[in-house]
Amino acid sequence: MLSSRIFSLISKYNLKPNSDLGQNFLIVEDVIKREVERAEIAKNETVLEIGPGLGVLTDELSKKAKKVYTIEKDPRIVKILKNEYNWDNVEILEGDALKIDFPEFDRIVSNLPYQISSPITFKFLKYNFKRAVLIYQLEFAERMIAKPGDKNYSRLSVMVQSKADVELVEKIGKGAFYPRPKVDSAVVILEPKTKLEQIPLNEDLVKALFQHRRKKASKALKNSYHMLNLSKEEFKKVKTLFDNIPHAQKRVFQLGINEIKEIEEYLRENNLLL
Ligand SMILES: C[S@@+](CC[C@H](N)C(=O)[O-])C[C@H]1O[C@@H](n2cnc3c(N)ncnc32)[C@H](O)[C@@H]1O
Repeated sequence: MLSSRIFSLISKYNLKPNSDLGQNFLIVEDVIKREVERAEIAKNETVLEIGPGLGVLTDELSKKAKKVYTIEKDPRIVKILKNEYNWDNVEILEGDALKIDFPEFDRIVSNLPYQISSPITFKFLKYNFKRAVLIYQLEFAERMIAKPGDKNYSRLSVMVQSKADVELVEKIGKGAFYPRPKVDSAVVILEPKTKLEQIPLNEDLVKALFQHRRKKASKALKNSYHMLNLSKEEFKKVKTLFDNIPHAQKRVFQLGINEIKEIEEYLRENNLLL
């Protein structure tokens, strides 16, 4: 059984899981199998994994892919993996996944360390790949997939969905991990949109709007003019222009991605945004 294998490795190496590194290991075989199946890995493809932990997901990936790159920050874990497995198509890269340049890959499959969910997701989206199957904290996954008007609709929803299609495909209870985390988790499939489908948004603008997500769009921007790099004097001169932005009367949490883009274009036309 998978759980007994994890427990025996932990005791063999006297490993104290480091919660600062999000070390909650998957102990349910079916969850791992489903995650790998959902990735739809072809025999000639390369897979990237962040945080192999005790190698159980990595092991399944190595059976499906031509090559697996797995990035692990904890040197204790790297040592255990090198001792326990004899993979010939897995390359373990030791270091911080936020700092290492990724090699080329087709797919990403990972049970992510939750502390780095946001920056690692945006880092993924800078690369060209087909599909990612990722386990996140449930609350984070719900924010990623939220639609305009939803209570979880946020800057994260807008920024991710402007670049990728996202789907929450399975919720996972705390009992699927050891040590048991405090929060539930979820499996998310993320597929980058084509260049033509993507809607590149000005990040400062999205930040400025969502600083006041329940306010009307015009009011939200007036309140965060400094985030658009306007000085107080400049803002005073152009203040009334904000009353005429497209969708001025809508609340920020109701704005769709295209509507935000229209606001961005209006601000550019009026030299209020670079
Ligand atoms: C949630 S565990 C997943 C372990 C394993 N894949 C599993 O499913 O059981 C997260 C793993 O990511 C590693 N990790 C944490 N922060 C990291 C970072 N910045 N870069 C690379 N690995 C990291 C942890 O040491 C841990 O092994």
